[in-house]
Amino acid sequence: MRCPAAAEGIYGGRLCRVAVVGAGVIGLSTAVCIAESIPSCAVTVLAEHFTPDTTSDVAAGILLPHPFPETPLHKQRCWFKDTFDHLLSICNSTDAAEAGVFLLSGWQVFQETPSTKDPYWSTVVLGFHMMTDAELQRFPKYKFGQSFTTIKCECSKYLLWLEKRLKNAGGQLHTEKITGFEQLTSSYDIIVNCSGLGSRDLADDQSLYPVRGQILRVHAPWLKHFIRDGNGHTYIFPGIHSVTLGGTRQKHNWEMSVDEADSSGIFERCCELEPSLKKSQVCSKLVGLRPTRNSLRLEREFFVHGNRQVPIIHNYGHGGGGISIHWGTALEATQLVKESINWRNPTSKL
Ligand SMILES: Cc1cc2nc3c(=O)[nH]c(=O)nc-3n(C[C@H](O)[C@H](O)[C@H](O)COP(=O)(O)OP(=O)(O)OC[C@H]3O[C@@H](n4cnc5c(N)ncnc54)[C@H](O)[C@@H]3O)c2cc1C
Ligand SMILES: O=C(O)CCC(=O)C(=O)O
Repeated sequence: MRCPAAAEGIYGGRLCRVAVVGAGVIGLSTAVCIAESIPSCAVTVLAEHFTPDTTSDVAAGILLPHPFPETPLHKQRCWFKDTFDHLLSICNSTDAAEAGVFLLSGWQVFQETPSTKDPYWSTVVLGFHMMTDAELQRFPKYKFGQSFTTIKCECSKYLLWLEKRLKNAGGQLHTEKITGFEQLTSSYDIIVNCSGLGSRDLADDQSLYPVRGQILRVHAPWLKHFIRDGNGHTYIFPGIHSVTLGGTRQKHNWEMSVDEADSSGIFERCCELEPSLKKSQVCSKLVGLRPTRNSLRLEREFFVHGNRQVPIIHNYGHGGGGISIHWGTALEATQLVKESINWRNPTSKL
């Protein structure tokens, strides 16, 4: 419930109306972060699709950072650590099962020893160590490996849980396709754009492109450890109801239908890594388009419409690593919302 003091508002004597466009992991986490930390904001999420129909629902949901070549490593580490610590606190709470968040241990193996054996995220995950010869024995084609415990965040549950958390904080959800930001300027004071690949049209961002990913979900309840080839093309991630097998990374490919050649390739490569998978049953095959840029876009601009100047906070372009850094980027977007409120009303001191 919104606290009574919030009803007075700070935005010209009323609540600050915030529209969040997008209901994937980025939109919902950003909406929750704003609604919970700025009680004077009335937050509405507007999206064309909600769970289970977003890219986030297709994700394996493993916390493992993906590279953003144009973003300093200390920033990427900070987003990852904020997200890891946030989800770890959910893992340690009574909400873990409903939120679909749990610890998962396993191995990342490499056919050639990588130049960086000790990546920047090694001190964020738990129990990171180079694999011993005994651990590597079950992967005869691989020379080097890393063993660690990370977190799996299953979006089919997590997004529903975030929606519930948002409603508890007074937020609202609306199904609507936004065709231009001008649609929102008369009803909202601040816009937060978390529309993923939709920003190619909505924010006219031609530097954003799809990287097509296909996965299989199989029934193999005996598997309890993840295995990932360090080249990123083959992975096995056990989950609550199924094991996710991946994957493909096809740049600029917009095809949303399942490709059977991709399915066979994924299955064969995963069976090579984990032969027991030959006895598993495929439950589903899914495709998602990763919203990819050289660096994700997390910044404020002002949208001028008529005599109104409305701050837009962009938070999109998380590529193949959105689940891994979503809470870190939500915190940063929320800080930009606070700065926008202070800009409009310098006495608010948020
Ligand atoms: C196969 C695969 C596996 C993956 N595995 C992992 C993983 O293990 N770990 C990890 O960290 N990441 C993983 N990812 C990446 C992750 O899925 C993405 O980074 C993340 O889902 C991006 O979230 P998002 O909220 O930006 O986008 P989305 O989930 O696509 O959400 C975008 C939202 O915006 C809405 N929208 C778009 N345009 C408009 C519009 N004009 N009007 C209204 N609404 C609009 C959509 O309807 C949707 O609600 C994987 C991706 C794929 C494809
Ligand atoms: O790459 C991984 O290990 C997990 C899956 C993923 O993030 C992806 O396919 O984009």
